[in-house]
Amino acid sequence: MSTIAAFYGGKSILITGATGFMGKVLMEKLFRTSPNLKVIYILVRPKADQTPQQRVFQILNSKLFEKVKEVCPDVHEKIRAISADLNQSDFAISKEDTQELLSCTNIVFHCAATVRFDDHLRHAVQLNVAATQQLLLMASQMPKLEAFIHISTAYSNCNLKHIDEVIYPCPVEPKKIIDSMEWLDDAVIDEIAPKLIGDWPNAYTFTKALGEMVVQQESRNLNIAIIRPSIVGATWQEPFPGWVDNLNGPNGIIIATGKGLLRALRATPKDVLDVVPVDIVVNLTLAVGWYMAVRRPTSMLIYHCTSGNLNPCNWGKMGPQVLATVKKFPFEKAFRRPNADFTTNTITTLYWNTVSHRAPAIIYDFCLWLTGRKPRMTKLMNRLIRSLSLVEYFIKQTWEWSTYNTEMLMSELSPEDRRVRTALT
Ligand SMILES: CCCCCCCCCCCCCCCCCCCCCCCCCCCC(=O)SCCNC(=O)CCNC(=O)[C@H](O)C(C)(C)COP(=O)(O)OP(=O)(O)OC[C@H]1O[C@@H](n2cnc3c(N)ncnc32)[C@H](O)[C@@H]1OP(=O)(O)O
Ligand SMILES: NC(=O)C1=CN([C@@H]2O[C@H](COP(=O)(O)OP(=O)(O)OC[C@H]3O[C@@H](n4cnc5c(N)ncnc54)[C@H](OP(=O)(O)O)[C@@H]3O)[C@@H](O)[C@H]2O)C=CC1
Repeated sequence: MSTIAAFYGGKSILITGATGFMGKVLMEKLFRTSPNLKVIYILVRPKADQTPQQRVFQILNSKLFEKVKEVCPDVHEKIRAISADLNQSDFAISKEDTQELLSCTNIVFHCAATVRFDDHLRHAVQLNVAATQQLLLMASQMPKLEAFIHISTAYSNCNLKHIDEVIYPCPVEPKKIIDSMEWLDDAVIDEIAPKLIGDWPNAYTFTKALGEMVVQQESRNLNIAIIRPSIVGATWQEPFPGWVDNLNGPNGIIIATGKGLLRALRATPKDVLDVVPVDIVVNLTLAVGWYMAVRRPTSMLIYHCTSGNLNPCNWGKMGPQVLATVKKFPFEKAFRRPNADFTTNTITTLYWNTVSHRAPAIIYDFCLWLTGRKPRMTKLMNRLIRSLSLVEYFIKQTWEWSTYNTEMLMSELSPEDRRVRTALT
């Protein structure tokens, strides 16, 4: 058995963001490989008229958890959905649940965040900074806590070209930002946000950087590690290839290509695109939790989960591969047959956006209208073009991330664990 999997046996684990893309894969891996774990606490908010319990039931009965039901038949008894809202200062957790979390938790995985690039700064600060601060305060009151693992992003310092596995100071003190968000109204925040965000591209990356500073400032005597994944894509191997449940990151672009919506993408074929499969990120996350709890490093460690310097893939390789795949395995109800190419400057991008994206959508909607059906393609195409404009910053440039700590950790693993967890090399 894997040393890492054995470590999580008997453990009480708290996961925030467990209903999200990464959180679900983390939870699935834990139940499938460490079925003798004691309990996984997950902080879940009510959503879309579903109670937390109903949401958990839906997740456990999804395809992602099919293998878990075979190896951990009592999974329903081992998962504790705690009603919580990280937008509230006390997370809106009951006193009883808080007491149980504080007295029982051995490992914390903090995945919850708002990952929208166009989120209001107030909301992004509340979730990505203040909630992290609140969770660290809770963790400092957990007598059995062995490790606290914070999930950040490799793009928290995307205003730099070369990024090491260290915390970089932000130009703004996180506590001052948190305090000011509590009394400034939205109009004033909108006015000052560009100045506060500075040379970060959006509120998401800026508040993830602030969140890392909060982790450093509020670490107290906690045993903490930060993991910085780059662009996280669908599963590579576990529990099965190709699982994804959202349109974020690469997923929306690949699906839009397959549906024949996307015909032109501004990218330079020789540029490296740093994408990592979500199961690789989760494997590293579990390895870090084990390492921090067992080896107890003397200081907080940062781990880059990036592929660019270990197993680089550029657009010139990724693009044709994606295109060939969506042609070989066509999507249902596609708008057009998949076909796409790169554009390399603003003029050709504008041209192809007009000729290959906007115009066909308008014509299609006109036909829908003529036949008495509701036009919808123009709205969808505008959403896609807006999504592309928001991710353009991350596509049109490249970064270098050092991976010394990650490679050092891999060298500490048993042969069995290394086989599973080092697909990046
Ligand atoms: C021989 C030559 C061959 C050449 C071949 C060339 C081929 C080129 C094409 C091939 C493509 C290859 C692709 C390979 C991989 C691509 C990689 C792309 C990289 C992307 C960069 C991401 C950078 C991420 C860096 C940071 C990483 C992180 O740390 S967090 C990452 C996660 N965060 C995000 O990704 C956030 C981005 N998303 C958002 O911020 C929001 O979603 C949005 C603001 C972009 C959109 O918000 P909006 O309110 O409009 O939409 P939303 O609320 O999300 O959804 C509402 C409805 O809209 C639909 N929707 C959303 N997105 C899309 C979309 N992209 N396409 C279509 N439809 C979309 C969504 O389904 C909702 O619909 P309804 O529910 O029905 O309303
Ligand atoms: N996806 C990616 O490409 C990358 C992601 N990351 C990081 O990984 C982590 C997970 O990202 P990902 O899984 O993609 O994000 P998702 O958006 O899929 O999941 C976010 C999670 O946070 C929860 N959450 C959001 N707001 C609240 C709230 N107010 N109260 C309680 N829970 C809340 C969501 O719950 P709910 O289901 O109720 O909305 C969800 O479980 C984030 O920290 C992100 O920064 C880092 C690099 C790349």
